[in-house]
Amino acid sequence: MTQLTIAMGKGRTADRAMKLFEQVGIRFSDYHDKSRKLVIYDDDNKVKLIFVKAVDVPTYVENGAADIGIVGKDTIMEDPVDVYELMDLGIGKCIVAVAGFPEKEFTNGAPLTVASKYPTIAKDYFNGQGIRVETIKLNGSIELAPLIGLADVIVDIVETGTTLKENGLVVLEKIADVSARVIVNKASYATKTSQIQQFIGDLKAALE
Ligand SMILES: Nc1ncnc2c1ncn2[C@@H]1O[C@H](COP(=O)(O)OP(=O)(O)OP(=O)(O)O)[C@@H](O)[C@H]1O
Ligand SMILES: O=P(O)(O)OC[C@H]1O[C@H](OP(=O)(O)OP(=O)(O)O)[C@H](O)[C@@H]1O
Repeated sequence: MTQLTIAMGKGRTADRAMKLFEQVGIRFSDYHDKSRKLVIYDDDNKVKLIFVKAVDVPTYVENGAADIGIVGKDTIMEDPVDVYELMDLGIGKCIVAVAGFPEKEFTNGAPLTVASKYPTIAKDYFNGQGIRVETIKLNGSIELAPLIGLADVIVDIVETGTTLKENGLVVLEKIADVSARVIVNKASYATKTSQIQQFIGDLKAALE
């Protein structure tokens, strides 16, 4: 029997994806959200699930260390890899947006300083509008940057909007809608076609 290896983030993605797996009859009795286990198998031993940092999911899939990855569109946009993107799971919904103080104007002469976990998305977006930017890569607490004068604006994920609101910031422009996607290694798709198609088909049916 051919086993599928699936990589996904161990944080927000995991709980939501686990519910979907359950709906299509893939059960991980070993799983509980406080577990520190990085590799688990489903009860029928058909799926090996590996928990990785969300930004690393595409790397595992592109290199064939995982056949399938579940990862946010934001991560794929920031660092595109050579894989098939086969499905939108509709979980982990949020937006990538430019945020800052309400009165911020983008069109003054000096380059705008943008702090972000997503410097490529930020640069592409502003350059596409003919606005010069300098990006500052941060790994968290992005909303702090405008508050302490490190950056004029930020480009970040907004889900409920609570973090922005509690820090006196607002969405200035939406860049993209985000949700979790199923990505597939190209060689795996050729060698494990029926299992992968069945997995995707079951998920699609469950979401209808
Ligand atoms: N409020 C949110 N903040 C961050 N990411 C969100 C939010 N809502 C949905 N997402 C999605 O979840 C993804 C992060 O997934 P997850 O939390 O599983 O990753 P992780 O590697 O465990 O997290 P971390 O990087 O915090 O350790 C993001 O890339 C994004 O697509
Ligand atoms: O709109 P909201 O519902 O408030 O969610 C958005 C916040 O969540 C994420 O941060 P995360 O919790 O991953 O923490 P981080 O600062 O370590 O990136 C994101 O970077 C925003 O700060």
